[in-house]
Amino acid sequence: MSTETQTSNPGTRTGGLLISGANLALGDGEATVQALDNVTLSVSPGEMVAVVGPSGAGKSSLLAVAGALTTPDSGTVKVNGVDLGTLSKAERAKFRLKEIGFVFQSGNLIPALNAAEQLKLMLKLAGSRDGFDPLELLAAVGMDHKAKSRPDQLSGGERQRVGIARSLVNRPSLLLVDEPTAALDRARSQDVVALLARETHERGVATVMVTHDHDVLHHCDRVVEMVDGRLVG
Ligand SMILES: Nc1ncnc2c1ncn2[C@@H]1O[C@H](COP(=O)(O)OP(=O)(O)OP(=O)(O)O)[C@@H](O)[C@H]1O
Repeated sequence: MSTETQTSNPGTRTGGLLISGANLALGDGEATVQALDNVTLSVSPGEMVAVVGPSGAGKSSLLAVAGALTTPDSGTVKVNGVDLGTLSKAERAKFRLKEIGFVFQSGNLIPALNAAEQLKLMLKLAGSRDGFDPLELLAAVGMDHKAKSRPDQLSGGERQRVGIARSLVNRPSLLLVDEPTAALDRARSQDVVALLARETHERGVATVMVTHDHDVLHHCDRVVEMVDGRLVG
């Protein structure tokens, strides 16, 4: 199942996500924890990889490093061929808005905005001229009939669908997903992760999903496990 494809233009650009030898220590003095210990992970465009592992294993740290939210102490992180370590803080923020989509536990939608406005705001923030049409994308996730509904008028599964549409609206090359089913029942969990897998494959996004939910792993192309900051298998 494992695919370590790293092409598009060999030698120059590598699509998707490529983390090489990343180390990250957190905390001070004796309380220092090696949150990432020599982590190497490659995720191709159109591939969905699940990251599982016990609490404290480093899964959130992996997402933070992949998402240009945290800079590793050593090692490199490339997204769509760009080495994040070469970007200034401002460039990283811009890159994040344009190239990386985030999906959180319960959608993390803005309470005052309706579904269509959530997507429009994201397009505006990223300054994207080539993003998807918000209504078309809401239709793709089965939410066009609720385009005018605010988050408090949506179910948990519906909020998550809007969150997924919002994460994709800028045509990101990397999608980082943190426990998307934590607030959902079993049936809705299956729907949401199946939707993520479909969008990953159809839109050629590289997706990393952290989850504790073993019932949804069959939707993923590959599963990797983290233990004590290391990727094992
Ligand atoms: N700000 C911090 N300062 C010190 N240690 C931290 C900090 N953030 C996380 N850690 C430690 O780093 C390690 C990795 O944490 P991380 O949140 O990445 O794990 P996780 O696998 O996502 O856990 P969970 O499944 O509980 O969310 C843990 O031992 C954690 O206690």
